[in-house]
Parts: sequence; C-alpha cells; structure tokens
Amino acid sequence: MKREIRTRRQGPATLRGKAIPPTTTDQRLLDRRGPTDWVHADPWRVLRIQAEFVEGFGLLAELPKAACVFGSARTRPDTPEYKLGEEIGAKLHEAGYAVITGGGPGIMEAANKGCHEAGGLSVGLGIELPFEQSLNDYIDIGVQFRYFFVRKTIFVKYSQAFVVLPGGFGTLDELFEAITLVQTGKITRFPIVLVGTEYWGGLIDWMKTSVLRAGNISADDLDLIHLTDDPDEVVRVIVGAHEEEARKHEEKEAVAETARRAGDPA
Ligand SMILES: C/C(=C\CNc1ncnc2c1ncn2[C@@H]1O[C@H](COP(=O)(O)O)[C@@H](O)[C@H]1O)CO
Repeated sequence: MKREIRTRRQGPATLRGKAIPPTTTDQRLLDRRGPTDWVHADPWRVLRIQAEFVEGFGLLAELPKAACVFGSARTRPDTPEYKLGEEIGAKLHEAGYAVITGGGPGIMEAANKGCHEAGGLSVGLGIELPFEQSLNDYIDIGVQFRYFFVRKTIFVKYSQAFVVLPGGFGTLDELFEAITLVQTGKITRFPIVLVGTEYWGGLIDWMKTSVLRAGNISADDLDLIHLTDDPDEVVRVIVGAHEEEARKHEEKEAVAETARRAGDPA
C-alpha cells in the first residue's frame, strides 16, 4: 500500500514532511504580528526606490516634448525674476513644450503658472523635505518623490532642454548635473540656457578664468551653456537646437537608407 506523504506546494516549490513550514505564505502575509524593522532596511528601500521609478515612468511616458525650468525656491511673486519665470513658462508652451519644474514655490511656481495660465501642460516633480510642503497650485500633472536622485533621473528622461534662472545650491546642483551629463555624452539634444546675465555672469567668468585656464574643462565645454536675459531668446535657442538635431538625424537616416539601397540589389 502507498504511504501517504504530507505535501505542500509553495509557488513553484514542493515541500514534503518536515520541510513544510508551520504557516502558509498567505498566512504570514496577512498576519500583522512580528517584527517591523525590515521597513527601515535597505532591501525594502530598494523596492521603494523601484516603485518611484515605476510611478514616474508610468505617469510621464506619454508626455510630449518638454523643457525643465529650474531656479530658486525662495523667489517671491512680486519680483522681476518671478515675472521672467512666468513669461518663460508661457513662451515655452507657445513653442510647443510642456514645462517641468520641481513643483515647489518661487521660480518653480512662476514657470508652472506661466505655462498653466497660457493653456499649456504644466508638470511638477516635487520632493519630500523635512518640512511640510505641497505642490504649487499651477500643476496639471504632479508627482511627489522621496528620493532626490530618482527625481533627477525623471527630470532628465522626460525633458529635452534645461532653463536655469537665478537660484541657490539646489539650482546649481541641477545645472551642473545637466552640464556633466551633456559633457560626458550621457544625454544628447539637450540645450542648457542660463537666464540672468548679471546673476550668472560671474560664474561664467570664473569658469573661463579659473576652470578653463587650469585645464579642467575645454573651451568647447563652455559652448554647452547659453546665457541670456531675453525669454524669446531662451525659446529660440531651444527650438533652434532641436531643429538642428532633427536635421542631423534626418541626414543620418538618409545616408543609412542610401547605404541600405546600395547594398540591396532589389
Ligand atoms: C526653501 C523653500 C522651499 C523648498 N522647496 C522645494 N521644493 C521643490 N524643489 C526644491 C525645493 N527646494 C529646492 N528645490 C530644488 O532645487 C532647486 C531650487 O533650489 P534653490 O537652492 O532654492 O536654488 C529647484 O529647481 C528644485 O528642483 C522655501 O519655501
């Protein structure tokens, strides 16, 4: 007579006899008792990080072409910089771009406002900070991130240009990240426009007199940055760079097509 062996199937695994645990996977999932310190452990964080990427990619996958606008979180609405941010937001929309910002106050709010009120698509990628802060009121699509580095990836992935108005450490961080990505060829088709000749002039001069002179960058690297005060010029630089890139792309495609035909006797 055949011996009856206690068997448990657990996903793809088969467990028999003493290998069978006292509870099922579902029981363990649904039972709230037990330690909770795993919530603060790195493997669980990795899943949260993954979830932020999934959320961001999913929400923005169908975003049309877009430009990021960066600048100080502290700029007040009654300042010329705020007005400039609004104007740039509106003009980017008129040129066919969605506007992406960090979703906060100051220049971010100004650019979102300009774009939104002009009828454009205004996006805010917020960040969880030690103090309570909600997304500004002029955002059509918003995401709140836990992790700065995930948010930065999303800024770069879903925009085709960076516009940088006067700002502090956060703005400088975003500016230099963008320059580094373009300089190292990690991103292409990516105009970077600094707005505010008086504010940024000193930094550009220092790059020329110190950084370039020391040989730490090349003269070409400085060409990656455009500097202006004029919102129309901001848009002209971006549109011009993208048209030039599209032309180059078409040329390349035409050369490839000719080569394909030449190698194809049909
Ligand atoms: C300090 C204040 C609010 C901070 N809130 C922010 N919300 C969203 N994004 C922010 C915030 N602060 C910085 N950032 C990011 O950095 C850039 C601005 O930094 P800066 O140091 O002010 O130049 C900005 O582009 C954001 O992406 C006051 O209420």
